[in-house]
Amino acid sequence: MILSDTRILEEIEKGTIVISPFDRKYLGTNSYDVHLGRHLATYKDRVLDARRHNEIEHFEIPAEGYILQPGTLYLGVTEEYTETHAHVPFLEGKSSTGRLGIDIHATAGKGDVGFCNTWTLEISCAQPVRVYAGMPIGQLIYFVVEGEVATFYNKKGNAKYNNRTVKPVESMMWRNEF
Ligand SMILES: Nc1ccn([C@H]2C[C@H](O)[C@@H](COP(=O)(O)OP(=O)(O)OP(=O)(O)O)O2)c(=O)n1
Repeated sequence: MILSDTRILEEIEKGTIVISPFDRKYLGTNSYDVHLGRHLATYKDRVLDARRHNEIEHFEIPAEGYILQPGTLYLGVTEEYTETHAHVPFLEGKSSTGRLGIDIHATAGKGDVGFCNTWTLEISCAQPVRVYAGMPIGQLIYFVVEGEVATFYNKKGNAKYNNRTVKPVESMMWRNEF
């Protein structure tokens, strides 16, 4: 089950969903539109290594926008800081961004109950496209969770992506043991 607009508002009232900044006009029928933050990042090395800590370089999107190029993975970030304490948040693209050939996540759209942070976007594009800070980039939807949650993401000792940040965060795969 996905929360409707009125249910999302009720959860915000209760504090079990936090979206900051929040503007009622970005609430859809059963989703909330999130926006591209001004910080982008790219990996320093062209060849990434899943066992290593691959470092990134941050930069800001200028007022005139920034042209994304195919063949490069950009890490972006939502303007919105979110907390979801009782539901499973999912980050989805928007049809309008998809129609510009922009993907905002690479296989990872699911969030966890207890996730408290901005969302890192794994951005790629089909052809060069100019993007702007503050543009609508995706939408959050909220699923009802079935059963008790034993370990909330923000209580999990090894949660990799719960340290509050306004900049995108690189892959922490290196912290997995494999
Ligand atoms: N595009 C995305 C997808 C998810 N997240 C956030 C919300 C999730 O609650 C958190 C962790 O996502 P995963 O569980 O998919 O990531 P990992 O399993 O790699 O990390 P961990 O070991 O911390 O669970 O990252 C994000 O910022 N951007």
